[in-house]
Amino acid sequence: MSGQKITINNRVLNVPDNPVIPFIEGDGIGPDIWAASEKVFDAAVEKAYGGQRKIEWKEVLAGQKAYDETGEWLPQATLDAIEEYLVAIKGPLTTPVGGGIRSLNVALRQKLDLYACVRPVRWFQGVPSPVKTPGDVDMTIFRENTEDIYAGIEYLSGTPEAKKVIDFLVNEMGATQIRFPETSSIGVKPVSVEGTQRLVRSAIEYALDKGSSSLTLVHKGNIMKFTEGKFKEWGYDVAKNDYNSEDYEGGPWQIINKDGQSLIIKDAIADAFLQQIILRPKEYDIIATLNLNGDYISDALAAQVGGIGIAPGANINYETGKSIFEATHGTAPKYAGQDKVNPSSVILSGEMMFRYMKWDEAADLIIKGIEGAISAKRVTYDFERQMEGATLLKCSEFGDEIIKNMD
Ligand SMILES: NC(=O)C1=CN([C@@H]2O[C@H](COP(=O)(O)OP(=O)(O)OC[C@H]3O[C@@H](n4cnc5c(N)ncnc54)[C@H](OP(=O)(O)O)[C@@H]3O)[C@@H](O)[C@H]2O)C=CC1
Ligand SMILES: O=C(O)CCC(=O)C(=O)O
Ligand SMILES: [Mg+2]
Repeated sequence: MSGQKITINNRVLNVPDNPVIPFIEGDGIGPDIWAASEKVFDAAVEKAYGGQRKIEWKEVLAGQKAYDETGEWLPQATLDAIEEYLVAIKGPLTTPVGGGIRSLNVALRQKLDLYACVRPVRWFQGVPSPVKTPGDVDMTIFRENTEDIYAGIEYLSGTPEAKKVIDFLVNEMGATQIRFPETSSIGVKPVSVEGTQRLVRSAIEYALDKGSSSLTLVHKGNIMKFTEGKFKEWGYDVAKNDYNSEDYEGGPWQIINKDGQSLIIKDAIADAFLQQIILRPKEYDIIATLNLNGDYISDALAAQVGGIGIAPGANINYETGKSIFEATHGTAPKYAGQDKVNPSSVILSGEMMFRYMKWDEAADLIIKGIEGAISAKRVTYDFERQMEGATLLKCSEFGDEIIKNMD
């Protein structure tokens, strides 16, 4: 392989002109989307740098394809490759519900300690939306990616493990609130100071870099006081201790003043927040939240700007540089192999990847291509079914349309 490794020094990536980038094709709609996306990425790099730069794609396995070829769902070689090459991109991976293997997507984030799930949500002119002013939605979600109920510490009802945990809670901790102790399954929700603060710090850095006006800590701290409630408190502590913030409007809201810029740090309770983002989206900019809230908020916000067919994301550890870029959506199994779905989420995840690599010229071409394809109303089924006078394109054709519109 002729490509070179991306490295990191003091939080700054060092990107060669021919970086090796591992990719996971994904399950379900993954192969269709990946084929379209890879073509778009290569075209954007070629157009932007005229052959001076080129990505050396390296396939790594996870999910069904890995299991079929190696007998393992998440081979160690895949984790090793991402450790080695730092920046990777993936399609979605299937997780069975109620039993079977635990999420490989979550496992990748936890094993590589990719603590920030960064999901920008913006509207592209012309994309059909169920709300009146989708252009008012311009937010970036920072979802904590390694803790919370997603840590996967769960014990199944009726097992000796569940009984042991319940006995401990009842007999040693004096818990009286387990309504049906004989038949309860039990889940554990770890939320730490370190986990919260590194996530909130990365969200503040991003907000300051982008010139954002506010960062909202979203939590359900009125009910889960020591997990969600502390997330809010520890989040405010980052603003106070690391950025010398001051009380805003009497507190607890804070204001960070840095280099002539002001960033308000506020908070919202999750249920009310979910209505506010529909009623008054202009009031929200950067969102920092725990894992489960972030999962729900991601898809809900995406719906306002056209759905999860156009919802990109990244899983990042800003200290080690390790990162996996991936769509917000899943494997949509009913569409697998039909060359039908919208590849924009993975394509825009690649756009985020290029910005992370400081290949902004290639990223800009992707945006130009997507804007052109949408304004020509030549789109995949998800947009076409809601757009008057649109031409229905396949997944692969939409990718080609994006490339055409880069010129
Ligand atoms: N990071 C990951 O890898 C993720 C994996 N998953 C996994 O994916 C599997 C399926 O999950 P499910 O709940 O069905 O959610 P999905 O996100 O896979 O699909 C739900 C619906 O969203 C729409 N959709 C999804 N992707 C696209 C796309 N590219 N273009 C257009 N529309 C799209 C479709 O809507 P419509 O029916 O209206 O056309 C689809 O039926 C599960 O095993 C889940 O665990 C889920 C989320 C993330
Ligand atoms: O891992 C999964 O299967 C689902 C994860 C998910 O929904 C997400 O990360 O948004
Ligand atoms: Mg999700």
